[in-house]
Formats: sequence, C-alpha cells, structure tokens
Amino acid sequence: MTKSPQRSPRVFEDEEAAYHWVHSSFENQGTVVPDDVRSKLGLRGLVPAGVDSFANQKERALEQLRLKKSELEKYMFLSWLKNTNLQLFYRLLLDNLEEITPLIYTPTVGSACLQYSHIQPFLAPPGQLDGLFISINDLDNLDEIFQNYIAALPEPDLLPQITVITDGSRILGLGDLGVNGMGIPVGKLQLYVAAAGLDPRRTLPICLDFGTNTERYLNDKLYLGLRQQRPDDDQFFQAVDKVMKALTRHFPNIFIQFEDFSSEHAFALLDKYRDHYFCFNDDIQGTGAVILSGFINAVKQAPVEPTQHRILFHGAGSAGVGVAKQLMDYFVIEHGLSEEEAKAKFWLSDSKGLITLDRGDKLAQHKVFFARKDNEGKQFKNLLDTMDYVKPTVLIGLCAQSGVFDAKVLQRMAKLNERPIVFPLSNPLANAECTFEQAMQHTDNRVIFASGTAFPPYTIPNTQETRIPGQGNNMYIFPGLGLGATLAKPRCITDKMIYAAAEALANSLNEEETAKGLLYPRLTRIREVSVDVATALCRQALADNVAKDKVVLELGSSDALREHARVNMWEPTRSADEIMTCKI
Ligand SMILES: NC(=O)C1=CN([C@@H]2O[C@H](COP(=O)(O)OP(=O)(O)OC[C@H]3O[C@@H](n4cnc5c(N)ncnc54)[C@H](OP(=O)(O)O)[C@@H]3O)[C@@H](O)[C@H]2O)C=CC1
Ligand SMILES: CC(=O)C(=O)O
Ligand SMILES: [Mg+2]
Repeated sequence: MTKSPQRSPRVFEDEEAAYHWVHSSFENQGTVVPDDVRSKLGLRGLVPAGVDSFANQKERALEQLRLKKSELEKYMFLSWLKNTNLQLFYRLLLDNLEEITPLIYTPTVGSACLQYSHIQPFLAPPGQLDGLFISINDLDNLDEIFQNYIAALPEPDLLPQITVITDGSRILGLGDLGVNGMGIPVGKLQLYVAAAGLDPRRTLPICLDFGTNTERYLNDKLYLGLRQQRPDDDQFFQAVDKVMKALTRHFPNIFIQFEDFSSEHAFALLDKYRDHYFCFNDDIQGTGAVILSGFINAVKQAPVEPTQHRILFHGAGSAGVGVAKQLMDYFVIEHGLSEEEAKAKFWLSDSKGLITLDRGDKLAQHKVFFARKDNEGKQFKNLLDTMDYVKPTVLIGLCAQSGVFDAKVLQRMAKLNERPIVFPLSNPLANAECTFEQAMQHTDNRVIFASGTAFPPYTIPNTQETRIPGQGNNMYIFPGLGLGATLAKPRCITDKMIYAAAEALANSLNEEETAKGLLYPRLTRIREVSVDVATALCRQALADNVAKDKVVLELGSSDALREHARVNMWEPTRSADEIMTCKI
C-alpha cells in the first residue's frame, strides 16, 4: 500500500515504524497512546488530550454497539471496528461471544450478504483489506492480483495461512448471491480467530466473482459484482483450477476451506482436490462432523437402542448428504455395522419427495448413494406421508424451507417417539425449519433439539424449567479443525481426522453441560473446545501418517501436543506496557 505523499515531515526515531504503528488497524491503539509516546508517533494534537485505557475503549465500543437500532447497523459498526482497531474488535468479541457471534455470523451475516453491495463501502476505510475478489474475467491476471494482495499486506512476512473461499452460488439458505457472498468468508474467518486463535493477519477471505444467475442482482444498479450469467460447468472447473494453482503458487502452505458452493460443484471440487490440495469443504465435512457430534450426545439421551434409529433427512444437498455420510460412519465405527446395514438407517427427501431409485427423475450424482430401493414402487411426495412410511426417530432439516417442520410434523414426531430428535439445521434464522419454542410446544417438551442458528432458551410454563437448545452449526468444528490443520500441516485431511474432530467435540461437554442435557458445549468455552478438536485432529493426522510439521511429529500424541495447540492461539493482548516498549 503506498503511503501518503502529503505527509508533512515529523521527527520520529524510526519513521517507518511510527507510520506503521499509527496507520495499521492491527497496531494502532487510538486514544490509549501514552502522552510521552504521542510526540514520537507524531500524534500530539491529533487525538484528544486525555489518555484512555483499553478497558474504557472496550466499554465505549460496547456502548455504541448497543445503541445501534438494527442488527445490520451493528454488523456494520463491528466491521468498521475490526478494520480500524482489530485488537479492540477481537477483545470485544471474545468477552461478549454470546452477544456478538450472532451479529458477525448467522443470522445477521445473512442480511449483510443480501445487502452487501449496498453497504460494502461503509465496512472498511479505503485501503483496508477485507478480502480478495477474483473475477472470472481476470483469470489471466491472477499473479497480479495475488502480488497486489501481498504488496498491500501490513506485514509482508506474514503471508496468509488459511483461506475461506466461496463463489457465492449457495449462500446459507439464501441462494445465488454472487459477489454479495463475500460476507461469509469474512465472517467464518473472524470465527477462526475468535474461536481458535488463528492469527487475524494470516487469514484470507476470497470471493470468486463468476457472475450470478440471480436477476434481482443483475438488475440492481448498486450491485458490485460482474453483471453476467455464471459459466457452464467446463468453464467453472477450469476457472477454479486456475485460481487454485495461482493461490498455492503464491501461498504454498495455505489451508483452503471451500464454503457455500452450489451442491454439485461442492461435491465435485472436494472429490477433485481433497487428495492433492490442503483443503476441506465446510458444508459437507464440517457440517457432517458437527452434527455427528450432536447426534452422539443425542443418542445418549434418547431411550432407543442406537442401532434402532431411523433417520429422515429433509433436504439432500451438500449439507444433507454430507451429514448423512458422517452419521453412517458412526454406525460402522461405533456399532460394527456393515456399510449396507448402516446405510439402511437413512432416508433422504428433497423438493420432489423421498429419494428412491425408481422415482422417475434423473437423480443428481450426490443423491444416488442414499436413494432407497426397498420402497416396492411406492413414492412419497410430502413430508408427513414420508414420515408415516419411515417412522423416523430422528428428523433432520437441511432444506432451507422456513417452517416446514410445522405443528403436524412435530406432533407426528412426538407421537412416534418418547424423545424425538429434531434438528432444524438450515440457516439463517428465516430459513429454519422450525423454532425451538415450536419444537418444545408441539412435542410436550420432549424434544432433543439442535438448530443451525441459535434460538433463545425456552421456559416450560407449568414447571418454570428452562431448557437450552443446542446449536448444531459447523462453527463448533471448523475453527478447531483449522487450528489443528495449520499446526500438523498434514498432506491432506483424511476422513478419520474429520471423525476424530467430531468425537472430540462430543466429548468436550463438561459435567455441568452434561447434567443440563446440552448437546454442545457453551459458546463461552469455545477456545477450550477448539483446543480439544485441534489436538484430536493432530493426533489422528499422526496416526494416519499424514502430519508433516516437525514440532507435531516430535511431540507425538503426548499431552504436550494439547499445550502446543493452546499456546499457539493468537490473543488480542493489550497492556499499557506494550506501547511503552515499542521499538519506536
Ligand atoms: N447448521 C449448519 O452448520 C449448516 C447449515 N447449512 C444449511 O443447510 C441448508 C442447505 O444447504 P445445502 O445442502 O448446501 O443446500 P442445497 O441447496 O444444496 O440443498 C438444499 C436441499 O433442500 C431441498 N429442498 C428444497 N426445497 C425443499 C422442500 N420444499 N422440501 C424438501 N426439500 C427441499 C433441495 O431439493 P432439490 O435437491 O430437489 O433441489 C436440496 O436437496 C442451508 O440453509 C444452509 O444454510 C449448511 C451447512 C451447514
Ligand atoms: C453454517 C453454514 O456453513 C451454512 O449455513 O452454510
Ligand atoms: Mg456454509
């Protein structure tokens, strides 16, 4: 980034360092700079005379956040804060996780993406990097794009070590949002930092702008992306190939998270790249792992023999099929079932009804594996009919259809089961299949519940007992998984590593959480939980002989590995001493 030629000469002992200190969103300390350092930094007179404290800065930021009237305004405020005083932003987030996570992630990030082209210029000051936009019309300029990014890095030695990449084609349950999807990589990477201590300077959000097929955006004069239709499959795969090559040429060790690609592309990219690049798909593998973890804990609460469960999915996209495959592994690994026996426990339905081999339509490749062939020619077009046929003990929603788990569906689950397991997992909130309150009310409070977006606790009117719903969202897995992956630097992410991460999350419940019947640990413990997940991932990488990192190889599976994960987490630490000792 070029520095202002207008800058008047100031006397610094080290001008470069002073300039950097003041202008970096990472380094600058705003109103906290002590009086005697202000002259060295050329700040005298440029900030109010009172010397502030970090505690005051945080209090002021929280006060302003709470004064904002809408969630979108809060999102914009937080984004600006992150891009101007990054350490304050993360301190605020870590100290107020339950309040702020829904503002930077689901559900608010959904509204922010829908509005992205209308708010983007107000999320960061000019010149501040919020991520990389790679247009399909720029495939011949990829080296220039990455070089520009490196040149603009505040710390040229700190190259990105993790990227979340989307093409905006299936953002949450909101559909094809084109370049507006950038909010998702940005939000996910903020959680990598907050929940697992990845260094914020080394995270790279990428939005592939391959056009959009959404007319609303093509006709919106404020839309910021390419105004063209998406490419055909051949062009798409060739374009992604070029980006992958350029990305890893510039950042050879980068860990790549694929996010919110349309399902067929998501599966195809994962198949194509998983053995050749250091990567994983969050919607398929991350969601699979997080729901497996909640399922393991739900099975412990339900009065059904584990192998007697009958699991019905409503929605058979990347998330539905990804979760079903992961749960299938559970029956094979934990209960010794054969693959065919395990598969027989799953029924998947989509917009056309129960997926069977003889349904009459051409099934997308990813649906074929779970398509039933034991339906004796019967077809089931709606959910209630399918439920009457399947008699599910577990109902999982990943279809992004608001309210499809209506009173009748929930009552049917309650009739079929003493403790029905109901997971409405679609995001954001507006796409959830049902709310926690509805699930409680229509099952006589007997439901075992987890949802994609967090719902508030529910107090049972007669008894005044308060129940806390689980949040089955991949945010409980991907941060720890990314921490473990960046530590172990495995050649690839194996299925066993994903399974180990899920088991670690399931086992991370403490006594109090278990006693309360929670399926997932409390969000406030997320860093502790991420250490568990990261350690399990590293151990499995060692067992699978794919770990490459020297330190991890030396530590082996010892307890020191856990400590290694813990101490490698970045913390937004700020003390009054720090600025006094800065080398300026
Ligand atoms: N909780 C979490 O951590 C996660 C949640 N999700 C959420 O899951 C949802 C789905 O994601 P993903 O699988 O990638 O999306 P897809 O668009 O690939 O899949 C959606 C599926 O829902 C089906 N569907 C659509 N309408 C209906 C309907 N009326 N009745 C039954 N099925 C229907 C579609 O059917 P058809 O195939 O016939 O079109 C498709 O199979 C999203 O809301 C996403 O936010 C995703 C990842 C993680
Ligand atoms: C949580 C997530 O990854 C999704 O809804 O797509
Ligand atoms: Mg996703």
